[in-house]
Amino acid sequence: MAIFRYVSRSTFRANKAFFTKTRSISVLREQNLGSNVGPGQVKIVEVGPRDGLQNEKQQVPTDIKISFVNKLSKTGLKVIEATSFVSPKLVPQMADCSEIMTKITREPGVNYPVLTPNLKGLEKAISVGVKEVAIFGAASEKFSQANINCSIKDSLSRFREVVERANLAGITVRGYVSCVLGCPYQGEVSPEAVAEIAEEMYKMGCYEISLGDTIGVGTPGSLNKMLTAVRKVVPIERLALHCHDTYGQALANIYCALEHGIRVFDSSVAGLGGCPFAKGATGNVATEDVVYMFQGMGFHTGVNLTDLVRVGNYISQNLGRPNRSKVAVALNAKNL
Ligand SMILES: CC(C)(COP(=O)([O-])OP(=O)([O-])OC[C@H]1O[C@@H](n2cnc3c(N)ncnc32)[C@H](O)[C@@H]1OP(=O)([O-])[O-])[C@@H](O)C(=O)NCCC(=O)NCCSC(=O)C[C@@](C)(O)CC(=O)[O-]
Repeated sequence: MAIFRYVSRSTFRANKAFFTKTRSISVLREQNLGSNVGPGQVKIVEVGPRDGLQNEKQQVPTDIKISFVNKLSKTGLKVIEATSFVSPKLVPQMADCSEIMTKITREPGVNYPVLTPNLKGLEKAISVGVKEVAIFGAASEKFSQANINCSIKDSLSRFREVVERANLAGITVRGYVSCVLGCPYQGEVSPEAVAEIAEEMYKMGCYEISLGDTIGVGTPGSLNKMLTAVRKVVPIERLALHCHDTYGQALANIYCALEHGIRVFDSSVAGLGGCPFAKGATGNVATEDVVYMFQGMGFHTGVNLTDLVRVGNYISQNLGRPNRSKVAVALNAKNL
């Protein structure tokens, strides 16, 4: 009972209503959610080589990054966000983006998207044969300024140019919305603000909108409100969730999103990550933990968990730190 002292009555009521609505896991799993992902399946977008490494203070050698992507490619993951074509002055870790895209071994059936904030980034990405790019905006004005040096309105004009040019080149575009559950500069972000930019990005031609809890502050309570607003304007099968695990809420949030019908989730092997423009934000939810949960629920991920843990160990050793995935720690203790 002691725990209830720390939970406000309204939060408790919202959570109770939410969990009373919860369908059984088997019904959840068999839902057919349109063209993106088949029934019983989830799509994992591995963002370790990009989101995971972009905040590393020490420059990670390019050959280690290439080997990291190549090893991930052998685990069964079908989407690996490989790097970003952003300003090397602002994010020096991603300065080797062209070399990475030229030298990785692209496995058939694996997609290697990259971030491109503007036409300059897109043209560079096209020149090295990229097939999918992502534009990244924010639901918070202050974060937009800090991250991409322009207002939300101006970012949307830039993104439109990127989408049009990408379409001409036969390149698909994913859209990120950051700060969907809170902003490091302005605090609260309204669900309506998230819905507005998500709708704009969807309408301009992004095939999928990834909703980013950039600083990992969300809970199933706040996520539920935000998704209820966003799904009114973007079809649920076109939404993805991108969780950072700063407050340890990521798996609970992913479960909540599954309940809403989302089947695409971004994560980072070994829980790598953080954003250079979001102080205090820790890593993405660990891919190993996500895969373990999905497998336990009977979802098909296509990923070999043992191989994945080995890749997480590989990159963690190269970064000189322990693997941050709880599942990896548990499996490593059994001498995997
Ligand atoms: C967006 C810009 C480029 C605007 O930057 P800007 O300063 O407004 O751009 P500019 O057009 O005025 O150009 C200034 C200089 O940057 C160069 N430049 C301009 N564009 C490029 C480019 N594409 N690639 C390489 N160089 C570029 C350009 O050539 C020029 O060089 P100079 O003449 O000074 O030598 C800049 O602010 C930037 O790169 N920001 C970095 C953003 C970033 O990487 N953030 C982290 C990723 S987002 C994230 O982590 C959140 C996410 C996606 O994971 C989801 C979540 O967790 O919520």
